[in-house]
Amino acid sequence: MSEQSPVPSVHPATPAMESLKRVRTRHFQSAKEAGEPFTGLTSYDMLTAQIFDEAGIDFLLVGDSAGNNVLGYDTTLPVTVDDLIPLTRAVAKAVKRAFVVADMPFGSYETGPQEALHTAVRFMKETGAHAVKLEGGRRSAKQIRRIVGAGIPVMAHIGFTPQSEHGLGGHIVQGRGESAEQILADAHAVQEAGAFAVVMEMVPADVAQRVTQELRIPTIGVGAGPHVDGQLLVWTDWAGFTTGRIPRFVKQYADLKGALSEAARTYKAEVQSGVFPAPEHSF
Ligand SMILES: Nc1nc(=O)c2c([nH]1)NC[C@@H]1CN(c3ccc(C(=O)N[C@@H](CCC(=O)O)C(=O)O)cc3)CN21
Ligand SMILES: CC(C)C(=O)C(=O)O
Ligand SMILES: [Mg+2]
Repeated sequence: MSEQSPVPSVHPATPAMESLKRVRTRHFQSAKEAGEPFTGLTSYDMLTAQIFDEAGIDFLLVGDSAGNNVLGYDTTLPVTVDDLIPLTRAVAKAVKRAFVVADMPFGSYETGPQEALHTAVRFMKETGAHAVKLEGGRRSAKQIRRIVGAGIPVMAHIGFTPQSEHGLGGHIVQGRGESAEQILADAHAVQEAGAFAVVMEMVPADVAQRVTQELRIPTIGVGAGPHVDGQLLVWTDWAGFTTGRIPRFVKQYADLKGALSEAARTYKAEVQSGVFPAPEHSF
């Protein structure tokens, strides 16, 4: 080989995080205070984690949305800690700079603080993640307090919480009208319990704005409009894999489903026609 292939450059994260080798919880706080929106994506494997890390995505969530996107389930409900540990380990191992959050699955924290801490410790011990996330506002405050008390950073998740989709009656926007006060109460509860950040999913933009103004900790929106401190999307939605009902809050930044489908069809056609493998692919 006469020329080396170019090494992809490591892009800086958002300016408040830029000079730092690794994103830490305090950097989310600095980004909020500096008014510099930060960015997160889900990731479930080493390949995407490396790409998103090098592109400067600030944090990667190894979501229980792996249930729908990797494991072949219809919901997140069947996902277990044992399902998520190897995926989280792969993501944590792959990043050089991004902050990695392990999502605690349904059934791994609801019975109380002791179960919650046990699960959080497993993720921290066995994966190399930097923080855990769990769903629920006021109802999860005791769990958050116990995990934070053990020195583990917690990202909270309020508004639409997919693990409760049957209880919530479907994928429905939370906090419309008078129920906005419920979102505010949940947001304050997780902040007081010690969460370092809070995800708000499918919440009206004006409610998310009010939460962002009232809280000291950074807010992260998934379908919560522009007036939050950071944004998060499920990577497979973002990359164009989702077919059928595409949530309104998703923007497809690529058509990887189309690209892979086309590549698979071309490969098959070339094998059938004898174009592949050519002499340069043969010994
Ligand atoms: N962040 C996130 N959470 C999810 O639960 C989720 C995803 N992403 N992406 C993939 C699937 C698909 N999901 C969804 C979620 C919402 C709608 C949806 O169409 N919602 C209505 C809101 C209805 C209302 O007005 O309350 C919409 O118009 O977006 C569709 C699929 C759930 N899943
Ligand atoms: C959508 C985000 C917030 C999530 O919890 C997941 O991907 O599992
Ligand atoms: Mg989740």
